Amino acid sequence: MASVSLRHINKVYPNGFEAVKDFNLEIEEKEFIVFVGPSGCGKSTTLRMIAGLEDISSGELRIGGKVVNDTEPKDRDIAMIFQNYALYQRMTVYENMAFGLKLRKTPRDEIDRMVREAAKILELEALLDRRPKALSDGQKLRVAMGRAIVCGPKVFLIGEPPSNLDAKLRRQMRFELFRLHQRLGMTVIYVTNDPVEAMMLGTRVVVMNGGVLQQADTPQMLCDYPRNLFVAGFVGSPQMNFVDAACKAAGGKLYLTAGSLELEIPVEQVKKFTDGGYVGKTVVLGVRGEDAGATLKALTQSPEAMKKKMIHIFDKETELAITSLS
Ligand SMILES: Nc1ncnc2c1ncn2[C@@H]1O[C@H](COP(=O)(O)OP(=O)(O)OP(=O)(O)O)[C@@H](O)[C@H]1O
Repeated sequence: MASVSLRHINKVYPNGFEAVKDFNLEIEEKEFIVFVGPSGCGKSTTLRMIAGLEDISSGELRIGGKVVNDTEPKDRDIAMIFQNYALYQRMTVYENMAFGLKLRKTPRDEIDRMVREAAKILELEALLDRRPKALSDGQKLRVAMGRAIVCGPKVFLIGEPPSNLDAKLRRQMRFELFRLHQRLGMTVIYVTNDPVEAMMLGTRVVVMNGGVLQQADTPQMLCDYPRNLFVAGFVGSPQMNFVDAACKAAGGKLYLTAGSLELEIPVEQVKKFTDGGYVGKTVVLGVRGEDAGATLKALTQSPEAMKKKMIHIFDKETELAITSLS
């Protein structure tokens, strides 16, 4: 397995549309990376550039330390598992798994050994004679993984599961992927527009919006220290709600006021606000909860709340977090 490095990657489509802008990310071996963001944010374009299905306009892509910008997809040592898993319907599970090895002219007994070994790992031994239409979606995913594993890829690129999957099947697939990653420890890059799925699966989650990487962090860090308003509003449960607040100084202390609410800024946080020039200005408060007003009221009665990152404060103009550690 291998690391993947994306440095200053840009994608401009022939019509001039900038789909990915100055994307920088270092992916370590064995990470489960999830690209997440709303439709059109550029996550599939990024995945397709890593796969070699889309040209990179500028920047440098490395897989396992080697620059692969101009390397053919088949020579990148990646496995692509996209939407419908592209299993050959007329072939059995065994034949599907053996296909890539046959193309490589691997000796027959070697193929047999490798397919059976992968089938054992993936618990597909009892299904080797079946055809894809007689498999559940979770089993199809495992066959697609098996077909990839036997070819020894460095990185797995996984597109979203078919959107027609019902919620229960989606949960099953998620579990299947999670389990496979736990057992096999491969490097995975997975794409979804579902933030809940992203937070459940990713060892690190890469939040994108408008072609720009907003934040790449562990799910915990994304919740505790969202870098900006977009990330704060996009990930985490319950959802974050926002209210404007005025930052005022009185009696040597700093306060944030929103309507009838008044929140004293803890002493150790004051410098961030004075140095940042926020005194006398409006900032944005973010709290997780159904009703921002009610949640804030409850939290302001506990001065420890801000220290526990339960209230997030953002610059209204730049939308960047003021209380974030980064
Ligand atoms: N061939 C193309 N030419 C021009 N623009 C394109 C092309 N392919 C994609 N785009 C645009 O680039 C942007 C990013 O597309 P991309 O498919 O990467 O988004 P996405 O985040 O994966 O969205 P979704 O979740 O809907 O698949 C979109 O605005 C899309 O319309």
